[in-house]
Amino acid sequence: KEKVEITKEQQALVKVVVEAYNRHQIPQDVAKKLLQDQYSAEENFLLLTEMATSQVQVLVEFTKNIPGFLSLDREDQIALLKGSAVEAMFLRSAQVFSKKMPNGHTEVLEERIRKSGISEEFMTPMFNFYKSIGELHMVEEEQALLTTITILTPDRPYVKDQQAVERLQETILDVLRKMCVLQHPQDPQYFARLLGRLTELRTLSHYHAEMLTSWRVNDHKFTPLLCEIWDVQ
Ligand SMILES: Cc1cc(OCc2c(-c3c(Cl)cncc3Cl)noc2C(C)C)ccc1-c1ccc2c(C(=O)O)cn(C)c2c1
Repeated sequence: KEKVEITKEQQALVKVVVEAYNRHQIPQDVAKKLLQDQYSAEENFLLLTEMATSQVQVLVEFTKNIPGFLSLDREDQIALLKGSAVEAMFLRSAQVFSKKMPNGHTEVLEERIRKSGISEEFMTPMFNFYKSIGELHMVEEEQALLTTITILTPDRPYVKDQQAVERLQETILDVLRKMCVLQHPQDPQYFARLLGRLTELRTLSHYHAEMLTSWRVNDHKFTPLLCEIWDVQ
């Protein structure tokens, strides 16, 4: 049985990533709006759009703190952000659901998502994903590292130097694998299950492209930042 241990530099790497992950959060006044405004489909869509926009800003700031990210080719940095934004946001919103936000927020958020013009066919996979993330009971290190691994996916569209991204991603995968072995000794499959969620995320991001189209068909407007990151209108 090989002795698994996390090296000093791996510990430093995790510390940087987790601190950045916790530092960059949706501002409370945006999150609190969930409870205030009324419940029309339009109002829900506007609120969710505001949260998504705020979440993208949070994501961009977080990504800058990923060790090595800013040394990547500039255009590759943009390609990674555009290619991973939806998946990172599904991961974040799933974690928000599973960490049970302050009393009642989760139900309110679910209610608003269910009544925001998203068709039923996307609702089921989305809430199944939320449930499957919740069942993992990830600690914050695992959440932060899994989000980082999603962002550092080498085969996003238009990434030129995939090897450089792969090297960064492997560094994070290695320390996450060790942490899973140390954190969940009774469940040797835990690391594999975490990575399995990333496959589910890719399916969700395909559904998301269709969600965007159906919103646009119904003349829903997005913010300039979302249009840019999601290549819409
Ligand atoms: C919960 C949600 C939804 C969201 O996007 C909302 C959307 C989505 C969509 C959908 Cl519904 C579900 N998952 C991912 C996508 Cl990206 N697709 O389009 C839209 C908008 C443009 C209508 C963006 C962000 C949050 C979010 C994230 C973090 C927190 C948070 C914390 O960190 O403490 C507290 N609160 C209240 C949060 C809310």
